[in-house]
Amino acid sequence: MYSQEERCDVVSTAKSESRTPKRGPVEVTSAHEVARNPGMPLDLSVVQAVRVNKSAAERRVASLPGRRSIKADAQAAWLLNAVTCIDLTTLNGDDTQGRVKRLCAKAITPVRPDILAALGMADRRITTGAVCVYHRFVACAVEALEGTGIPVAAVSTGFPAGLTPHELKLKEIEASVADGASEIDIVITREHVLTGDWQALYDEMRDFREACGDAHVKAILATGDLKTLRNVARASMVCMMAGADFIKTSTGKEAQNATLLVTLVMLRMIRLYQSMTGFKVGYKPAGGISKAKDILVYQSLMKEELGRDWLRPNLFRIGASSLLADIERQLEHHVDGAYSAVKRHPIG
Ligand SMILES: O=C[C@H](O)COP(=O)(O)O
Repeated sequence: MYSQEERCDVVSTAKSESRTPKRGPVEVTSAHEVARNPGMPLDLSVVQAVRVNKSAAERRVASLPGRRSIKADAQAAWLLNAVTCIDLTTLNGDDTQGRVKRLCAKAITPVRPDILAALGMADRRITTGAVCVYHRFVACAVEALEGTGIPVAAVSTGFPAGLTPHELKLKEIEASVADGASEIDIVITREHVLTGDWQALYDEMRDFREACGDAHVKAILATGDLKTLRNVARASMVCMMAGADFIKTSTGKEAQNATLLVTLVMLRMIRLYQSMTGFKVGYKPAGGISKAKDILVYQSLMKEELGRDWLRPNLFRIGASSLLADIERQLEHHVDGAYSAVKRHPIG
């Protein structure tokens, strides 16, 4: 177990614990089964009071892979759970409708039926959490997934750099919603964070949330661009105050994408925000997560930091293009005791 010092000192704020809870009206959407975070007024005193104890965070994270191992018997269940939380993603310049349709077919049947049967899960409907594409392919994905209940997520607001004009960003969101996207993954303007302009970050996030309407909004922080863990923590808090349904690490295009260190910091901010407002905000690590063993560690961390509620797709998503292939391979190994070639588990 981690020490009390590690538990308390990773993220601190002078004011947060004593704040009166602020609750807004509760919105419940049947598709996502979670009370939406309505946001709250920007409170700069909270944002500026946030500190990150980097060495405590590093110590906590360094000890994770070794001691958080999940027993072999339970691993298959944890891996299947991870499958249900994957935003199965293709975000490439050479994407085509054909690739998106194949990705959607994989999202509907992410694990081979014979493997599921051998795991005693033949009667369970296992799908990925969502399919995530550029706006151009939203309509195609919506059609391919019709009747399955699998949501389509669109990356938006000038993804990945987020430097298109603000009005165009809002129109892009509206166009994706009109095409049927029920989740919008927006990118923030990193400059607002790097210059400490929290009001500007709050305002743009508020506008994005409003443009999304009933579609859930995931705020991509592009943590690899934010320079410090303190910036990651503060940007997380501002985006949640502005009404983000999820906070997400990365576009997958930064030099550094999802890590356990930024995950720990962002999870602590989600916990803090819940203690302030009562609202649960989801978390999405994205980019560079391709190994089944790594996602076991992420899930352990989610459970320890936030509890079991955050292991379900309404509060946990994994942005990944190739993770599913490795998970399916590991599940096959669990069943057969042998590894098959990666090419036997094609994605998209
Ligand atoms: O949001 C999802 C990421 O762009 C996927 O990144 P990845 O290709 O490294 O798995």
